[in-house]
Amino acid sequence: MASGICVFAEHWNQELSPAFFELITAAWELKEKTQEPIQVLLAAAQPETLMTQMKGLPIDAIYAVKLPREICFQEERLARVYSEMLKEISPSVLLVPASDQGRSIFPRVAYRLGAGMTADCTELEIRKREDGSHGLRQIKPSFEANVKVCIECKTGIYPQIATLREGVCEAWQLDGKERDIPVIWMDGSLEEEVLVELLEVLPPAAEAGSLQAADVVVVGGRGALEKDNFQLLRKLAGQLGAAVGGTRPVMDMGEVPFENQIGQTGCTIRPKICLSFGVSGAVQHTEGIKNTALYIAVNTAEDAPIFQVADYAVNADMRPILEELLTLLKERQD
Ligand SMILES: Cc1cc2nc3c(=O)[nH]c(=O)nc-3n(C[C@H](O)[C@H](O)[C@H](O)COP(=O)(O)OP(=O)(O)OC[C@H]3O[C@@H](n4cnc5c(N)ncnc54)[C@H](O)[C@@H]3O)c2cc1C
Repeated sequence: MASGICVFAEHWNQELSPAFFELITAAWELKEKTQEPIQVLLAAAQPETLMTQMKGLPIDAIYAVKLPREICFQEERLARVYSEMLKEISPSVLLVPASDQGRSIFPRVAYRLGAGMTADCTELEIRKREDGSHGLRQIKPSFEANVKVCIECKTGIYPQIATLREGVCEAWQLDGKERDIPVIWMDGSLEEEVLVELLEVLPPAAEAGSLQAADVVVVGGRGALEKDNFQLLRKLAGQLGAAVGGTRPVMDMGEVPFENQIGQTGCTIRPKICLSFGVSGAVQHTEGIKNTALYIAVNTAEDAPIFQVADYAVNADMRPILEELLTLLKERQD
């Protein structure tokens, strides 16, 4: 019978993606319930470099393929490699980040394996089935985030593939334990025709993607697009050493890059403190902030839905608040 919780080792430019370390936490939580081993699915031109980055993680085995060269933007070919590997590994669960790579490669893998896949999960649970096997309950927001649906593959369909939204789990915290991780080398031969050649890797825009690791996040909503309020908000974030995020309308207006849009179709954040200005609190947005430890919302509308989820609700115009906060911070600096 299929067994094991397999984690896709997503990597880019010789670095494991931060999402991989979050998936390890998710896999560990599942392992505590099923006692199945944590396996890693790795295919790269230099897998050894990536394996060194896995040191100390609670992994039971790495299944690795050394590719003749790095294959980028060729999802069909990568899907073929991973499908062949998975046929041999035969895990019961496969966890994949809900990233561009994950979203593009793994539906193809699921199709090749005749398996089921749920995209964009925000929670995972285990249900013990009558035949003793473990069903993966894959929970995700649906119908514009107005309902949560729980999807489970039919008994006997493996692997149960779930892409997990970045930020819904904390990255695995190294506990200082030495772990010897066995490596199982597999064959990953490909036809040699080069379809896409990577010429250069450009750095992302300065602000892009700064939210995921930030302890403090300042979020602007459509209400902050008036006058130069967003500039003040950015200034405040600078003084606090915070990252700047936005709602979808703010991203649509080009005030923040797509990577910094928070919510159902953007990213999930888990900062210690989040300050929002002019955010109404639509469910599609709040889906991305529910892991925030302390949330402070400023909004002029007394009945703004954001106040239902905020720890502190400031019912006021943002401008004097922003100005006052900036003055206070300046006084502290002087
Ligand atoms: C399928 C789908 C997916 C979506 N995905 C996302 C997503 O990922 N992320 C996302 O954010 N949205 C998403 N949306 C859009 C979402 O439904 C809301 O429309 C959006 O979040 C509203 O953004 P907002 O709060 O900035 O703007 P608004 O709803 O227009 O709210 C502006 C708020 O600012 C307040 N305000 C105005 N002036 C001031 C002032 N001077 N001081 C203080 N407060 C002020 C107002 O009272 C109001 O509450 C999605 C929608 C759909 C249908």
